[in-house]
Amino acid sequence: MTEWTDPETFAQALEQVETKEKGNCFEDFAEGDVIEHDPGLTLTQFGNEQWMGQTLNHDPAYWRTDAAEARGFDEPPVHPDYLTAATLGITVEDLSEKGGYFLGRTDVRFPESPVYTGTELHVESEVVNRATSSSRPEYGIVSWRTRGKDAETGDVLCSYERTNMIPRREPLATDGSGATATEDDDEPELPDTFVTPEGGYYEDFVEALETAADEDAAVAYRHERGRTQDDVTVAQLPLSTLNTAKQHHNVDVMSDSPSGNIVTYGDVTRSTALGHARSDEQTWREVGFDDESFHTFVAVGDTVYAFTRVLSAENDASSDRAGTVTFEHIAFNQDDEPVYSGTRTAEIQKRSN
Ligand SMILES: CC(C)(COP(=O)(O)OP(=O)(O)OC[C@H]1O[C@@H](n2cnc3c(N)ncnc32)[C@H](O)[C@@H]1OP(=O)(O)O)[C@@H](O)C(=O)NCCC(=O)NCCSC(=O)C[C@H](O)C(=O)O
Repeated sequence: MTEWTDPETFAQALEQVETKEKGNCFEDFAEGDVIEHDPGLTLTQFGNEQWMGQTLNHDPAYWRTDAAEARGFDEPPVHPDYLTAATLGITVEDLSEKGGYFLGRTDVRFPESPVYTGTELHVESEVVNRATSSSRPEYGIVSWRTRGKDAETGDVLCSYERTNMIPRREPLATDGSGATATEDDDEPELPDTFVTPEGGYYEDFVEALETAADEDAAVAYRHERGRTQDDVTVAQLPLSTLNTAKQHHNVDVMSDSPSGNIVTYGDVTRSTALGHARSDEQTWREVGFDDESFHTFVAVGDTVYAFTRVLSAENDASSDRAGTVTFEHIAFNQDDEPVYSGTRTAEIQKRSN
C-alpha cells in the first residue's frame, strides 16, 4: 500500500478530507446573540511592557513606580491600549477568525480606576447589528458590543462597539450594481492657518484653541516619529493577545485575499499612532475613543506616522490636576495615506500643578 506521505497520495487525501473549521461566518451571527468568550488571559507586566515598548507608548507612569505614584496609581498600571487590544484579541476566535477586516469601533470606554497587572480578563460580546455589504457580496458587516471584565469581581474594565466585514458562507446574489466610487471634484476645504500648541499641557491646548478661534485656523500638527511594521508588530503582538485572526500570521491564506498579504492588527496601528501623539503631550488619563475607522491596510515594511487635530478642551476632568481634551488622531503611512482615524478624549495634565 502507498505511504500517505507520498506527495501524490497526500495531495489527494487533502482534497478529499473535511477541514475542521475555525471561526464563524456572517450567517452564524444573529442580532441579540450573547457570546461568552472561552479564551481569557492574565494581563501581565511582560505583555503590557511588550505592547507599550513596541508601539512607542513610553509614558513613565506605566513604566516607573515613582511616576505611577505621582499620577495617583499604586504601581504602574495596565496601559489602556494593551487592555483594549487584549479585550478584542480574546474575542477573535469567536467573532472574526474566519477573516474579513476590522472596519471600525466606537464608544471605547474605561472606568476611572486603573487596572493592575495580574488581573484576569473575561470577555463577552453581543451581536448588535448585522448588515449586507452592498459593495462586497462575499462579505456581510457585523457589529458587536464587547465588555472586558475582571474575572474575579465582574467589574467592566473596557467596553466598546466594533464592526467587521465577515465572510459569508454563501456569497449574496447581486445584480452587480453595488456601490460605485463617486468622483469627488470638491476642492479640499482646509483653514488658512494651522496652530501648533507650544507644549503638551492642558493650558497649551486651551491657548492654541483660543488663538485658532480668532482666525480661520485649526489646531493641527504632525508628530515626527514613525514605526515601520515588522514581524513583531504584525504577527507577534496580536498573537500575544490571543488574537487568532489569520490576517496577521498566515501569509499562505492571505496571499489570496483583498490585502494580498498579512496586515497589521488595527489595535497595533492605532496604538502606535497614539504613542506618537502622546509623546507630544502630558497625558493624565484616557477617557475614551469614538468613531474609529481603518481606511486601508498596513503591512510589513509600511511605516505608521501620526497627525493630530485638537477639537476641544474643557476644564471638567476627574482630577483638578488635569483638563479634558478631545483630539482627532489620524494614522498615516509613508505615502501619506490615512490608515486609521478616530476621536480620543483624554485628561491632560495642567502645567499649574
Ligand atoms: C476592507 C476594505 C478593503 C474595504 O474597502 P472597500 O471595498 O473600498 O469598502 P469600504 O471601506 O467602503 O467598506 C466596505 C463596507 O463596509 C462599510 N463600512 C466601512 N467602515 C465601516 C464602519 N466603521 N462601520 C460600519 N460599516 C463600515 C462600508 O459602508 C461598506 O459598506 P457597503 O457599501 O454596504 O459594502 C477597506 O475598508 C480597508 O482596507 N480597510 C482597512 C481594514 C484594516 O486594515 N483593518 C485593520 C486590520 S484587520 C484586523 O485588525 C482584524 C482584527 O484582528 C479582527 O479580528 O477584527
